[in-house]
Amino acid sequence: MKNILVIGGGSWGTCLSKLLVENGHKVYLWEHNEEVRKVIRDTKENPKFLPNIKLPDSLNVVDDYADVLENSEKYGKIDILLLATPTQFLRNILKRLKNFLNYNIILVNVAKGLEIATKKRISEIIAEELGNKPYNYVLLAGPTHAEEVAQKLPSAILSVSENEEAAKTVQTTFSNLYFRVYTGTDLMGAELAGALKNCLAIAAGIADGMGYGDNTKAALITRGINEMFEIAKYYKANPKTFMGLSGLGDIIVTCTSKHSRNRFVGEKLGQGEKIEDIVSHMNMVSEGAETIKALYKIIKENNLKAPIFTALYEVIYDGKPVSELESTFMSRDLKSEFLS
Ligand SMILES: NC(=O)c1ccc[n+]([C@@H]2O[C@H](COP(=O)([O-])OP(=O)(O)OC[C@H]3O[C@@H](n4cnc5c(N)ncnc54)[C@H](O)[C@@H]3O)[C@@H](O)[C@H]2O)c1
Ligand SMILES: O=P(O)(O)OC[C@H](O)CO
Repeated sequence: MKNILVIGGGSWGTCLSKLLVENGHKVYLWEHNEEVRKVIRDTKENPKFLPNIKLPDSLNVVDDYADVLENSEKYGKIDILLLATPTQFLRNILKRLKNFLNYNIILVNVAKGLEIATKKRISEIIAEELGNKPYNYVLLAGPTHAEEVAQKLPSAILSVSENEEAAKTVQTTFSNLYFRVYTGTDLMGAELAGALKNCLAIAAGIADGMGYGDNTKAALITRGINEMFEIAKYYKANPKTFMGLSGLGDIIVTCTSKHSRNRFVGEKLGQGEKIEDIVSHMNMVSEGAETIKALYKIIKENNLKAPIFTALYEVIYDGKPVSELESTFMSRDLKSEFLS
C-alpha cells in the first residue's frame, strides 16, 4: 500500500484517484476549484469533470496539499505525488509545491503539453522550478480517456522515466486488470508525442466538422504523424516512441474518440465557430489549443517542415479560413511520400 497525493481533480486526476483507491492505496486528492473539492467530498462524485461516476468512500479530499506534505504524522509519508494539472497552470503549482518537498519522492505527471511562454516540455518546467529538490520524475501517458478508464474498460498506458526503478514502481502501483502499464525510458519522445497529438487531434476534428470522410481524416492523421517525425528529428527523440502507446496509441484515440476535447475543439472550428467561443463554453481543458502556440514558434524559429501544424495555428489564431487547412494539405507541389 502506498500513500499518494494527487494534485488536480479534473477528469483525469479524479479518475486516477479512484483507480488508485481501488488498487488498495491511500489517496489524498486536492483540486484547484474549491466548489468542486466540496462536491467531491460531500457526494463522492465529480459532476463537473467526471460525471456519472461514483468515487470510493475512502477517497480523501484535502483543502491544502501542503498540509498533507507537512504533516506526515497525521497523513503518513507521501510516496508518490501525482500531478494532474493542465500544462499552463503547472508552473504556479510547482512554485509553491517546492517548499514542501523535503525527501526523495516519485513525481508522476499526467499532463500533455508544451508551455506557451517558454516552449518547454513538462519535465523541463519541473526541473527548472524544483531545482535540486530530490525527486524521480515519471510521465504516465497513453490512449486513456478518463471517461472509459473510470468505467474499467481495458486500457494500456506507458510509465516512462529516465529512472527505470521509478517507472517500475509506478507500473506496479497503477496496474490492475483493466489498466495495463508498460515501462519505457524515452521520456522526451513520450512528452513530445503527447503534446503534439493533441494538436493533430484538433486538425482531425476540423476535418470532421467540415463534413469530410474517413479517407480525409486517415490521410491527415498519417501526414500529421510524418510532421511529428520531423519535429522528433529536430529534438533527437527516438521515433520508435511515436509508434508506441504514448504516440500512435494516443493519436488514434484522441483523433477519433467522442470523448476527446481536442477533437471536439477541431469539430467546432470546422463548423465555423471561433476558438474563444469554443473554449469559453468548455469546462475542460484543450491542451492542443494552447500547445499549438508554442509549437508554431518552434516550427517557425527552426524552419521545420510542418505545413499541417502551421496551417492549423493560422486557422485557429491568425484568422485564416478553415479551408486553408484543406488547401495546404491538398494543393502543395506533388512529391514522394518520404523525403528523408
Ligand atoms: N481527461 C483525460 O481523459 C486525460 C487523459 C490523459 C491525460 N490527460 C491530461 O491531464 C491533464 C489534466 O486534464 P484533466 O482532463 O484532468 O482536466 P480537466 O480538463 O478535466 O479539468 C481542468 C482542470 O484544470 C484545473 N484548473 C483550472 N484553472 C486552474 C488554475 N488556475 N490552476 C490550477 N488548476 C486549474 C481545474 O480545476 C481542473 O482540475 C491535461 O494535461 C490532460 O491533457 C487527460
Ligand atoms: O480529451 P483529450 O483530447 O484532451 O485527450 C485526453 C487524453 O490525452 C487521451 O489519452
